[in-house]
Amino acid sequence: MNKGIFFVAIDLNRPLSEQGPFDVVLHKLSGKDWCANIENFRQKNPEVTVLDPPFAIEHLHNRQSMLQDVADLNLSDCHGKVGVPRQLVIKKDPSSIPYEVNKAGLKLPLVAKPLVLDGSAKSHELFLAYDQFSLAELEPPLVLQEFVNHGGILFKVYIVGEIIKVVRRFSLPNVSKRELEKVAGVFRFPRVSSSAASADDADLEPSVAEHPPQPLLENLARELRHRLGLRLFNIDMIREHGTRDVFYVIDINYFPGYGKMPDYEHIFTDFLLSLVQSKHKKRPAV
Ligand SMILES: Nc1ncnc2c1ncn2[C@@H]1O[C@H](COP(=O)(O)OP(=O)(O)OP(=O)(O)O)[C@@H](O)[C@H]1O
Ligand SMILES: O=P(O)(O)O[C@H]1[C@H](O)[C@@H](O)[C@H](OP(=O)(O)O)[C@@H](OP(=O)(O)O)[C@H]1O
Ligand SMILES: [Mg+2]
Ligand SMILES: [Mg+2]
Repeated sequence: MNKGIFFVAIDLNRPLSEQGPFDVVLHKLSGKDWCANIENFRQKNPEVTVLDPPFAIEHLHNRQSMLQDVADLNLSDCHGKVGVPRQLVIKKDPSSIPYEVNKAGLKLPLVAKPLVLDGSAKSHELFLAYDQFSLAELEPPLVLQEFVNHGGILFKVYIVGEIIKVVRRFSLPNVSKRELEKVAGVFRFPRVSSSAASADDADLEPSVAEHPPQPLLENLARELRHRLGLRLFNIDMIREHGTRDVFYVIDINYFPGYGKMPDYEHIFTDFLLSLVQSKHKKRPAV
């Protein structure tokens, strides 16, 4: 159905203010020049909705700042708990890692993730570390995050404005105590929970497969929308194995591939229309 929306590609070689007119600007770029271009445009065109502000997107380009808002939340109402795994940032010296891990009291195994996300494949190169000494082989800057057993299933929670859609993906299997005692080393692992790893139709144990409670997701999404100042993102969530309602957020992605979200055409176009309609409502009648 034609909803009267026209998508016009932005020409990056020309100032934004010379293009358009636009009702909404959608983007997933970063960098100084682009930020300056967008900021300049926002100031001159306050009536145009820019999704989303570059400084707010920037917050998700660092795996430490990305999870800070979740850590600050206190969502432990009757619908469950949401936290972030304990983690440590290693900025420089890899030889100090075993000592730092010990000092911080982090429990093995650990997931090692590049600190900065720049859209490159390398910033998604992750390692699972079974002992603290092998961690000295890794290249900082890194985040070392406690691995949380979650029955091999991850929930991708897509947010589009006020809409929430959850899909299930296969993830890393649990690591047993026995395996931890037997194995040493750091192992690179591939992108385990990409869209090819959908577990929506898999025959799973209900205690692992059950989606996080809707009221919990609504609270989490509302809080994060406000605190992050973003309207288009997804959250990777896992349920601690053996619990019903203890959840961890392990990753937040800005403007993920919405094509992989069920009903995305309707949800996305309705969202764009609602932005324009709410603007017209706010405008005083003449
Ligand atoms: N703390 C953790 N405990 C258990 N599993 C984890 C943890 N951190 C990451 N994983 C697993 O590793 C995968 C990739 O981690 P993460 O989502 O942080 O990386 P990413 O490169 O940002 O992924 P994306 O492609 O979603 O952007 C997760 O989907 C999950 O399967
Ligand atoms: O482009 P960067 O900033 O690296 O972000 C990626 C996310 O990290 C991934 O989660 C998205 O893939 P999935 O939607 O399959 O999880 C992935 O979706 P895409 O492959 O559709 O672009 C990206 O959004
Ligand atoms: Mg992820
Ligand atoms: Mg990510």
